Amino acid sequence: MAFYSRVSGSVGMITLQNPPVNALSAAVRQGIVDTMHRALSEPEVKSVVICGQNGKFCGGADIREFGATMAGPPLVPMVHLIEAASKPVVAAIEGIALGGGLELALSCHYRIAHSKARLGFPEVALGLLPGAGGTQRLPRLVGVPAALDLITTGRHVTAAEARQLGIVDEVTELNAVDAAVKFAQSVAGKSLDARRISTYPCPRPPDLDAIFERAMQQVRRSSRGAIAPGTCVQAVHAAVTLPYAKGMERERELFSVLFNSGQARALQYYFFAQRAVSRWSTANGARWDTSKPRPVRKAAVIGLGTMGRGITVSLAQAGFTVVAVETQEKQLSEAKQGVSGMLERGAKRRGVPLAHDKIKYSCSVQAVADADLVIEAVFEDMALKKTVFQQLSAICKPGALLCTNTSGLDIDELASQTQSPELVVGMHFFAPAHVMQLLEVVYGPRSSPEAVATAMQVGKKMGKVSVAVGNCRGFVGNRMLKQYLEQAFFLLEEGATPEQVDQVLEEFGFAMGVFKVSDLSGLDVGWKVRKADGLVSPASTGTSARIRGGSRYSPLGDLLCERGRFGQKTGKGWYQYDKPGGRVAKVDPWLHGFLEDYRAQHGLVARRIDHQEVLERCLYTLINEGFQILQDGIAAGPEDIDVIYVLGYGWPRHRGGPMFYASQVGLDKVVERLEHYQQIHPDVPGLQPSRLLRKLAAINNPAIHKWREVIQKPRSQL
Ligand SMILES: CCCCCC/C=C/CC(=O)SCCNC(=O)CCNC(=O)[C@H](O)C(C)(C)COP(=O)(O)OP(=O)(O)OC[C@H]1O[C@@H](n2cnc3c(N)ncnc32)[C@H](O)[C@@H]1OP(=O)(O)O
Repeated sequence: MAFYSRVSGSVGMITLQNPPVNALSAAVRQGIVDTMHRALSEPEVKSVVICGQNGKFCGGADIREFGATMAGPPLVPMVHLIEAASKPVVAAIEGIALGGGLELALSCHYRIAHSKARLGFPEVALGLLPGAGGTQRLPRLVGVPAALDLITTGRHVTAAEARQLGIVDEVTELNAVDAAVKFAQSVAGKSLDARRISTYPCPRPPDLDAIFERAMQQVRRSSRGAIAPGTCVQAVHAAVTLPYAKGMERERELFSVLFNSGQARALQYYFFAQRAVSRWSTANGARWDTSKPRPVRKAAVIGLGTMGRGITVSLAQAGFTVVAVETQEKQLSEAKQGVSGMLERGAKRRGVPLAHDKIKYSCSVQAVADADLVIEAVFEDMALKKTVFQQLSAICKPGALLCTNTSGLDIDELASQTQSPELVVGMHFFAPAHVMQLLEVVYGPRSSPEAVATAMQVGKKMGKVSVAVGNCRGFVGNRMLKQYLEQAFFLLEEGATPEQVDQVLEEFGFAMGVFKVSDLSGLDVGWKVRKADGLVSPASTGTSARIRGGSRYSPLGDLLCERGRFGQKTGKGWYQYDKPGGRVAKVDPWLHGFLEDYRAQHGLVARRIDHQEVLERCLYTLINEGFQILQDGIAAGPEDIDVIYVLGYGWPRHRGGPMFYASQVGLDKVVERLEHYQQIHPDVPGLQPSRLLRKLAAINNPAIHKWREVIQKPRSQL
């Protein structure tokens, strides 16, 4: 709702009240319309201030209402009512003015912002455009290039930048509402002719066409199939080419296209999913709201390879005191240099303070003795990690949390090396660890709720989105990835090429196809894991070369590794590069010949594989494993999986994540296609639809937010 009061006799004050961010729900919009009419009708009131309760102006349209039938007064007539008012209206912007909140502010005649406020049009991240005149007013106020930048990127600006751009009239360090009241008194009775932004002509820079062309190219490059950024450009174009009223019509048309697109639904689902994962729960009943994190001031990192360095940087930048340990002098000194460079680049790029003094380096594991939390990031080798955990258990102070950055090894086996297995959890960071936002917090059967809560909180302080997952081979992300990779290998055996598979996946929206990613991360990484699992056998011919444990196996990756083709680092992998460390993947005729020889050797006849088969086999097996993970209680809900895939594996955000995507395709269709491929490939267990997937498909494909009700029933019912 919106609350009306009178201040200093002549100022009508409208306060938005809808915690936590004063979103423009139907009740708030109704409140604004009613109180505006009241303020305009009271003769004693000479000017009006609009502000938000609890130091937040407004977080925009209420996203939760988007799925429901529209009720209450629409936003557009509401902002027109404010702009057309005969008394000056001043927006007092504290905290945030985002989306519809900024549109509300732009309809006011003046804007006063607190210095800490942030303003922006983040609609593009929800698959939308500013649909209450934002695309028509902002270019009129700040010019086309700045409007295109803000609307197509969705970035928030500080009050200072907003002042510079001309979005706000004044910035105050003091109370913005008090300042707005004073300001409102000072402008009472003044003409408003020059204050209604919709009446401004839209500036037309001479290189207008080039500006729009560049903006379109930019969004095409970065949007990977998302339609909102390009549509935002079209809407701003209308502000320049059409009179205001016609521009508003065009904005409405374009908004409606986006609003009704599957992409907007996916992005809005993802918005809430990213917030839902912080309300974690574990299979044995621990929960975010009943588990208290331990205080962590001093953290330690053991092993300063690529991952350890990234984790050290991320911890230091988050304000933790860090002890960084690497046992060899030479490696320690290289790591020190590497970390310093990363900190300097971070400070330059993001304007964060240099954090060198937060880090102490040591060659001795003893140096971690007084840390509150230790993250082991040594080589991915169970025997080595076990030794480290035995040492840590002996050295660390009582109560210290012992974490491993393993990407898939058994947390419980490591916990069993310590005297306090309840204090052991996985903190699986993604490379580069100081950049990637995702953290899988892996709890074992003995991890205490307190340990999980502590790791989740440390991750949050590091700026990560932390997702709690159970302990199993590969956890959530890598366990699902295994199925996806396996299908990609099988497709090569059957006649596809790496570039064909990658193209299909990139057209779907992945930043990089599976083979390019494999070249980037190094083929040797998976090879080592497969060797440790006893999968890499010397048999190179005959059917047995392609069967392990009774199931189909492709040794293609192993064969490339045996030839020293580890990907980008060696200049050759699934593609070729101009030099070791080269980044630009080029089709490799050698690889095509190699695949032909391989097929001939194994009696495989290449066939034409179409786009649909590549997509379905790669994605549906990955999704199927996701259902198996839900069924096993490794992830608490589909949101956890979707956030992991978007933030850690380049799944296109505008498709919501693999589980959301499956819900949109239709679970019955996913089951039907898996069964189809399973008939053709009965030796591939990943194509067998999971029980949970079948069950959800059979009960009529319930909406994704209803899945938890089915999952949470006792497992015997699945
Ligand atoms: C048919 C309709 C026609 C409409 C035409 C006009 C169209 C206008 C389009 C819009 O205005 S779309 C909305 C634009 N606004 C945003 O995208 C803002 C989204 N919110 C944020 O970015 C952040 O939440 C924040 C406001 C910066 C605050 O961040 P903070 O980290 O402090 O808190 P959170 O955990 O993110 O949020 C707290 C809580 O609030 C919920 N919430 C936030 N914004 C909205 C919103 N706009 N509508 C509904 N709910 C919102 C958020 O979901 C959290 O609650 P939860 O229970 O934890 O999920």
